[in-house]
Amino acid sequence: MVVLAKGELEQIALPAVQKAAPPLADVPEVDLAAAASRGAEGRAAAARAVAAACEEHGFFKVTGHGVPLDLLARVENAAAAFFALQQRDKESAMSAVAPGSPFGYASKRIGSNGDLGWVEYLLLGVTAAGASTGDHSADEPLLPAPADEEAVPSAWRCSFRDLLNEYTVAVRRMTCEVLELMAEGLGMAETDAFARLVLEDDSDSMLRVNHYPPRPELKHLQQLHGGGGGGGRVTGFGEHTDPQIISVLRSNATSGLEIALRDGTWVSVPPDQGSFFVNVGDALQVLTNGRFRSVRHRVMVNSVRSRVSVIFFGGPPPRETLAPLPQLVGEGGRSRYREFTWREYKSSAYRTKLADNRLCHFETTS
Ligand SMILES: O=C(O)CCC(=O)C(=O)O
Ligand SMILES: [Fe+2]
Repeated sequence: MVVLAKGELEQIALPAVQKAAPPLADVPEVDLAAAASRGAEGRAAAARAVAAACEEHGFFKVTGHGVPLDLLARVENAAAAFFALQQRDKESAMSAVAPGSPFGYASKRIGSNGDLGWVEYLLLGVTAAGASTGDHSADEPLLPAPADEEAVPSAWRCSFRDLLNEYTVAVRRMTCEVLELMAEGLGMAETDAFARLVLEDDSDSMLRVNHYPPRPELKHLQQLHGGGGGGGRVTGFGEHTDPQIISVLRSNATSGLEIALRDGTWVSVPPDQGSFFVNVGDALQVLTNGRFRSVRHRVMVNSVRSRVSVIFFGGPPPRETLAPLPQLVGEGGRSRYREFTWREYKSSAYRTKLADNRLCHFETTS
């Protein structure tokens, strides 16, 4: 992990007045296995619960998801092994992708507009076949040859790719089940209205593997700021909403994820390594005419334990036109967003900072 340069810590430290966020007491939860086993009534109840959580928080937990726990553990271990590599070997994962591509390895810098966080990550595009950096054929290792080939044999790099592919395929399948429940919960006849966008061959989906190394000196910083749990809070990933339709997150047992409630209060989400957390993204807020809200969230760094998280972002194809679905606007209702393509949204978002509200450019005024 690269060390922070002078001045960078100040940029990612929260103001000393910010107290630690209290835990969210009742994380809304849906058990997919139970929903499937309880017939039409059970499914309808789960769909209503999902829709209610998306309206209230834009956030909920999924249990009974069917993704094997040993696959989750293998991905977590492989990710930890990747981030434990020499810095130059991790950086060489970046050098194989096209210049200007967001894919590959990066540390501290989030996006292209100066946002910093105490995080390093691997960002991968997702194709119909699984995860890739966009430049690799199915037979090549996902990660390119490191400076020291001996240290990271190509067989290891190949198996990391296979693992992330297997994970992506399983998580995308479960994501689509969740998207169908959302559509059912909204009372839509076309229950694949959201899932079909994520299943298109050219859907703009991604996989991000994040690593937040611990910062033991945080305790010391807190004392410097006079204690009280405020000073010395360092941002791993600054506050933002996710742009896509849906994000499905799984982390190790380390806390750090926080979400903003409707009134703007920040609460922390107790980690649960056997479950997934779902975020409503900006695109789904648009499709539902604002009925579902894209949740503002951030990650704070832990002083003692490293956090590893893997997030699948399900997005629509670049050519897809997004607008509130007519059945959700209702006859005579007002469409809160104008029509735009996903490509248009992305190029507008490209010019923004992480914390910006990217949807305001697409809101209708009357
Ligand atoms: O790493 C996490 O737990 C969440 C990070 C996040 O919000 C993101 O990558 O969009
Ligand atoms: Fe996010």
